[in-house]
Amino acid sequence: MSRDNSVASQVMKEGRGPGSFTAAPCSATLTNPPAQGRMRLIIRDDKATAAKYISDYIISRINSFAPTPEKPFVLGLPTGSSPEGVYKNLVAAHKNGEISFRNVVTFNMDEYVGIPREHPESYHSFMYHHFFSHVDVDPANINILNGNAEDLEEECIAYEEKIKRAGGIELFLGGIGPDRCDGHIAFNEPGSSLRSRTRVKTLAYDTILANSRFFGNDLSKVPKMALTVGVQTVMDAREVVIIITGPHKSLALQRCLEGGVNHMWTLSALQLHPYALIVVDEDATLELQVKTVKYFRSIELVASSQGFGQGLESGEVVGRKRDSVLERLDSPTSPKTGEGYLAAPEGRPGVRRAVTPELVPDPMHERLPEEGGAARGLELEGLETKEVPPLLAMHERVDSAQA
Ligand SMILES: N[C@@H]1[C@@H](O)[C@H](O)[C@@H](COP(=O)(O)O)O[C@@H]1O
Repeated sequence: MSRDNSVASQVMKEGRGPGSFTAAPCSATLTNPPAQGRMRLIIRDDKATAAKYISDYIISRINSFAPTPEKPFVLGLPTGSSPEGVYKNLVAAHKNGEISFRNVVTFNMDEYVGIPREHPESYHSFMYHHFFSHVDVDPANINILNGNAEDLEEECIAYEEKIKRAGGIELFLGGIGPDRCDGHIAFNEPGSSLRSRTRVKTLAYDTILANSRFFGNDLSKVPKMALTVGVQTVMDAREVVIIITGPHKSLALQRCLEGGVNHMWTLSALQLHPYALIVVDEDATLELQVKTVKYFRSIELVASSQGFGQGLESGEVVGRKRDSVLERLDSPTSPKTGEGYLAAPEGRPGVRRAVTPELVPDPMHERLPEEGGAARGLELEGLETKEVPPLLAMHERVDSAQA
């Protein structure tokens, strides 16, 4: 099926989408795959392809949402080195006419307290420099916490209310900070309540130390406090998309994905979110178990081969009916034609990968030696088999000892 015949293209042609834009490279088509309800992990080769996946995804989400002034798309945004590539791609796509931010309302995650917003290291400056100045977002729709507000607590309360009034955040993009690689989200450092909301936060000494490189290595100039959305503020978003790249973040990814939900790794709260998408590069997977990587890869592979994406990038938004509608990709291949390889559908980021072999290990009893010392054809040479006495209950052991 060619892209032009896709349902996404039809949606565009019928005027249900933003007709003046070209479909985003990974824009989706619709069908009826199952609802989501689990973490998705997307692994790409490097930082650039991970950023590309996310920018394509955001473009697709906004375009299929078809925002209007009455029904804007509410986007949560981070600063940081990892999202820089995402912003670069979004700006380029905007310049190519693939996406408009005119009806997008943004809420940034955090901001330092006490530095002027014009300061080159303020998050205001970062956002205008990397994104806002290059796209058609309405300045009235940009929301960034004011770290110079007279009443900081009031500023935080008002921010939460503004998010609520905007209808809640549709998609919150985030990174995890590089500092100590503790898997924190926004400025919710270890020990932050997983129920926390927008608030004033005293920064950990290590964070201040790490940030000093941006302030001429002069500790006295580094902000000691910040305003930040809370973990719960992020969790309240309809969807959370996180970018994690580089080997230095691999332990944090491992803890957040394979460990339990824990306030020392605040991103781990995402395990409780029904629409969490983490996009990583190969390096960030270094600490993950091989079976975890295989599992998530196989899910992406199978979904693609069946013509389904895994995200919310398409679907009926109005009336919040999206759960029952996901994308059908214009996959040029099917499992039947793939001959051992399932190619990523046209226009969708990805590489050709070998079909993931069986992931589920054989049941334990099948791997245990059978009578006579053979374990599924493997002789346990040189090992003597011993009679193992039957296990006795405690009272039986006491009785036999006394006898
Ligand atoms: N407080 C900021 C976050 O708002 C930001 O999202 C993160 C990004 O870190 P990186 O640049 O490593 O992606 O850094 C810090 O933690």
